[in-house]
Order: sequence, then structure tokens, then C-alpha cells
Amino acid sequence: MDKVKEIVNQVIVRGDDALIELTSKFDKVKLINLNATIDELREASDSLSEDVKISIDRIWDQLKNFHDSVKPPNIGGGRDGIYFGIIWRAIEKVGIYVPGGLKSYPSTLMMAGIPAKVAGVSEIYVCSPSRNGKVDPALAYVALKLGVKSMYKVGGAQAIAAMAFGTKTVTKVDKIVGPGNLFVQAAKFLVSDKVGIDGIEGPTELVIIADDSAKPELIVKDLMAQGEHGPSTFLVFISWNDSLLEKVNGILESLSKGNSSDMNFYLVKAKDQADAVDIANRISPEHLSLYVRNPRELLSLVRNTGAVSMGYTPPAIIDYAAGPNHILPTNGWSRFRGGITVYDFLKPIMYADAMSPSKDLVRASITLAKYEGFQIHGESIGERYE
Ligand SMILES: NC(=O)c1ccc[n+]([C@@H]2O[C@H](COP(=O)([O-])OP(=O)(O)OC[C@H]3O[C@@H](n4cnc5c(N)ncnc54)[C@H](O)[C@@H]3O)[C@@H](O)[C@H]2O)c1
Ligand SMILES: N[C@H](CO)Cc1c[nH]c[nH+]1
Ligand SMILES: [Zn+2]
Repeated sequence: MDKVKEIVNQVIVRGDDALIELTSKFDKVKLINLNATIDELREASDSLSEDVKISIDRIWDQLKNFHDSVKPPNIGGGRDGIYFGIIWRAIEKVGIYVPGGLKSYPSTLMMAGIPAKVAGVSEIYVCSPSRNGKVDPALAYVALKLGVKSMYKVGGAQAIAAMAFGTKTVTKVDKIVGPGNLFVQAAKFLVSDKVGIDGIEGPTELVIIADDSAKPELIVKDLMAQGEHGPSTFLVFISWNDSLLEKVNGILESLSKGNSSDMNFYLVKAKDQADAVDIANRISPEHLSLYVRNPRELLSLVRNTGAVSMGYTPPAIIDYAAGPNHILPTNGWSRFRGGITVYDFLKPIMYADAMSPSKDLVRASITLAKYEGFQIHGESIGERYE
């Protein structure tokens, strides 16, 4: 936090100069321009292979369909002489952080950008660390498809500070969303008194619960798949079946021989299915896989997680194409929030039109206003309706 505070302060005080310096220090990139020009985006996007473009288009369609189905309608109704309702208004300016330290994440730009578009956000800005000052071709392709206002080649805590406070080049936004490493998430938390944030979406977490219907090789594959995100990934396998735990342990041990992998795995022995879900609920992981015969039954016991892969479903298909989001809460935040949906980009504006409120409702308001010591509140109601 102290380190990140220092980075954030540098951006507040020295703006673009700090962004250039910090990018050189942490990313070893000498930026000539912070903002990718439209020509730069087009050139990068044009260099993308046709099969990746087609894959992005196909996944886009699936994600858009999912988020369209989630978007709430405006509500209007009434009771006791009062007309009331909700108008959902999109947030105006949204900044999306797309991680890019160890890997490239065009899928993440879709996961945040598509629900933002569906919600009706008018200005989308993107920050992502570049490779040698160049924008990732797939990221450029998705950014153009989204019609982003600007894409900045800046990553880390400095990118979050720039979008929260604004600099000469970077536009100050109303809300910042998106995953990233510890520095990025700590920065989001620090600036959250000045700008909206979507929560904490840090290093990936996966808990797998499996029974004897599961293939041990696939359990290991799913754990290692999420382990690809980097050394901070949190990987847990829970079962009550000794033989399955031993098989998974055996495969992991044989794979680790002579291999300097930095992945860590936790194997947990539960008493039974219900105990396994209870342990998972207490962990509150980002991803939960119910690799069991009866995933729907177990789902009814799940309290805390970002997304559930049911039965044979690999968690990685949620990362790309299933429809639900892969931007999910970590660090126990799934106890009180879920993954990104259109609701992260919408505000409910509530209204009431009290043309002829019922007498008892008017009386009740005046009585309670008096009780609270708000005499004039009561009078402003009484003078109209009594
Ligand atoms: N929870 C989710 O929804 C979700 C989704 C996708 C990815 N992720 C996670 O996002 C993370 C991506 O991390 P990443 O590192 O690859 O990319 P990143 O873009 O989050 O971080 C890279 C940036 O970190 C900064 N940085 C690196 N070392 C630093 C240091 N010592 N001091 C200050 N700043 C420093 C650099 O400026 C760099 O640009 C992974 O942990 C992955 O698991 C989570
Ligand atoms: N598993 C990550 C967090 O849900 C998302 C991701 C992006 N690309 C691959 N995986
Ligand atoms: Zn993943």
C-alpha cells in the first residue's frame, strides 16, 4: 500500500511526466506517446491473423447475448396514489484496466467492454501496459470494435491513478473496472474515495471440488491452466475421496520432478460433499469447479464464489466463451459481490410523482417527520395534501 500510495502521489503531482518515468522504471518501456493513435490501433489490428479475428467475433456474439439477457428494463408503476419507478442510467465515462504484465488479455477487454456497451456507456477508455510501446494486435482489434475513446499504453498502479485523477493526456473517468496484479488492485482500492471501482479482482483463484466421477488428469489440467496466470495464483483441490486425492497428488508430484514450475497447489481432505462446499464457501474463491456427478444439487449449497463451472465444464471456457464473466472478485470479495455485469455500468435513478397520495400515507409521513424532529418536512407535506 505504501509503495502504491507513492506511485499514485507521483501521478497526481507530475501527471504525464510521472507516467512516462514510471513506465520506464517498472515496464522497461520508453513511451513516445501515451495515447495510441487511431492509425496505430488500425495498423496493429490489421496485423492480426484472420482466425483470431473470427474467434473474437464469435466470442463477442456469445458474450453480448449473455449481457443483453441481463440488462434490466426501466420500471414504472404505482401504489396508493403515487406513481413511481426506476430509470437505469449508464455511467458516462468508464476506464477499463486490461492486464498485460505477464500475458496479453484481449479476452478481458471484451469481458468489461461488452457489458459496458450493452449498458450504454458513452465513453470507454482503456489502460494496458504495452510491449515495447506497441499495442497488442488483438487488443487493438477489440478496442476498435468497442469504439473506445482512447487507449493508453500505461499499466500498473500509475494507470489507475491517471484514470482516477486525470492528466494532460489521460481523461479522468467516473468509474474504473478491471482485473490486475496486486499493485493495480491496491491502487484501485486507494483511489476508491475519488472514483467508482468495481471491487477487487486480483490474482486468479480456483477451487475444484471433485468426486470419483472426475478424471484426475483433468483436475490437474484445470489447476495448471489457472496457474498459467502467474506465481500468485491460488489453486485448491478438495475431495473426500482418498484415492482421488492420492491420484491427483501423484500426478502433481510427477509433473514437478525436474520442473522449476512456480505453481503451488493445496490439496484438502473433506469429510463429505457438504463439508467440501462449506470449505469452499469459507475460502470464497474467484472460480469454483463442481466436478461431480450432481453439480446442480451442490450448487444450491454454494454461497461465496464468482463463477461456478458445472460438472465436466472446464473453468477455462468461462475465461473465454461460455457467456458469464471472467472478471471476478478475489481476496474473499465474493462474500459480498459477484462478477462484472451490466449493473456495474448502470445506476438506478428512482422517481416518485405523488399526485394524490392516500391520506394514511400522508399522515404517516407527517407523524414520522415530527418524531424525527423534522417539523418543516412534515409541514411541506401537510400544506399540500391536508
Ligand atoms: N480476478 C480476475 O478477474 C482476473 C482476470 C484476469 C486476470 N487476473 C489476474 O491479473 C493479474 C495480471 O497481472 P500481470 O502482472 O500479468 O499484469 P498487470 O497489468 O496487472 O500488471 C503489470 C503492471 O504492474 C506494474 N508492476 C510490476 N511490478 C511492479 C513493482 N515491483 N512495483 C510497482 N509496479 C509494478 C507494472 O507497471 C506493470 O505494467 C494476474 O495475477 C491474473 O491472475 C485476474
Ligand atoms: N482466469 C482469469 C480470471 O478469471 C481470466 C483469464 C483471461 N484469460 C485467461 N484467463
Ligand atoms: Zn484464466
